[in-house]
Amino acid sequence: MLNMGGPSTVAETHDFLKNLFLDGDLIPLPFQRFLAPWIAKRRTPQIEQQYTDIGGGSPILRYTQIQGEGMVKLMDELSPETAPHKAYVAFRYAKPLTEETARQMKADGVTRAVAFTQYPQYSCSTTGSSLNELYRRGKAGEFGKDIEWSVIDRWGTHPGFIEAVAQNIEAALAKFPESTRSETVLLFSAHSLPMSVVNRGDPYVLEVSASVSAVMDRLGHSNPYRLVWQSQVGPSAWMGMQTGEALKGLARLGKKQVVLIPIAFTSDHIETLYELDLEYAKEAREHGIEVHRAASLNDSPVFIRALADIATAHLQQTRKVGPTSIQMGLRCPGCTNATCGAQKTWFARGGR
Ligand SMILES: C=CC1=C(C)c2cc3[nH]c(cc4nc(cc5[nH]c(cc1n2)c(C)c5CCC(=O)O)C(CCC(=O)O)=C4C)c(C)c3C=C
Ligand code: FES
Ligand SMILES: [Fe+2]
Repeated sequence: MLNMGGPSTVAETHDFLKNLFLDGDLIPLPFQRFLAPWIAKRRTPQIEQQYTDIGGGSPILRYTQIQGEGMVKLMDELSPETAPHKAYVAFRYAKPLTEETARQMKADGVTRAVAFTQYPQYSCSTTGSSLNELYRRGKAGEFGKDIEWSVIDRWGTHPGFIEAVAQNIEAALAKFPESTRSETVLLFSAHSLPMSVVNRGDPYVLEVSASVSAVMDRLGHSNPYRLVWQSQVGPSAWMGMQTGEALKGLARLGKKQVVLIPIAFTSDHIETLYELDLEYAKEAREHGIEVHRAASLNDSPVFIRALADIATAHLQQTRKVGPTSIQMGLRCPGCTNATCGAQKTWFARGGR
């Protein structure tokens, strides 16, 4: 189960940020090895405060473990012929890091593994970065010599995922009076991307949009909606409109009720708990809007069932169509990162 991870305790914030700023697939910096620790150190106090404000750390490891354990238990029933199944977590920037998971899987003698991204929609800055890291360590033999790999690279329109999101939206909508419920604006919010990434042909914006469309179809287009983008960092141009600005704009247009929906991340993190709940919701209230946030998927049983369905279907499909999806084979038209190409070739051969 691949994801970025987060500091489980406030004290781990610095290492998390350092790993993040060292990732040239996410943030290419000149003199990265020197600049990354410096930026991380400078940014640590502010981000530490945010993790303190949301209860002393990121819950992502705890939720990923719950999701993984629930998933493999269901898979043992759904697919006894491939049992027993075991879930491992490999985070890109926090513990357990890919290298640690590799050691564990090697010690366990794993011979067949699925790299299952926990980002529903594909971006080279998220799933792509995790796959590049896995490729580097896999090629170096850190997982052991005889391991066969396949990849679940995206699942942003899977009906089980869509159902889980839709149910959480319905629960949030139910907090508004029935008489005005249909006037509530559904504001889908995803982590933004720098325009430099969008403009090299990254598929993320399209895939997040596809998730939103699928959710709205499932809801029978019961409400007006928009997709907006949050958490941009630094001075460069990022994908917009920004979530905070959108809330102010909706207030200006006289909207009174909004449901905020995190659509690109499956568990709570500072974006939902801090930005959406503490910053935006408070600001919106000051502008006369009542905001409720759709819960993150976290330990949703509907979502855990979806993960099991996705993984089970994948195990059956790989026998027919091979280790990777057709879509995964195509690099961004503007990609100049040689690792992306080598990584895709390596996984297409089952990690050999
Ligand atoms: C799936 C969503 C995400 C995409 C796409 C994404 C791209 C992206 N992010 C940065 C820079 C930073 N991101 C940071 C934190 C962070 N990012 C995501 C998700 C996506 N990022 C999450 C969920 C989090 C927070 C983790 C948490 O526990 O809440 C940070 C660190 C925080 C900060 O310093 O503000 C940075 C930096 C870039 C450059 C990028 C695309 C290229
Ligand atoms: S950046 Fe998208 S494939 Fe390399
Ligand atoms: Fe980010």
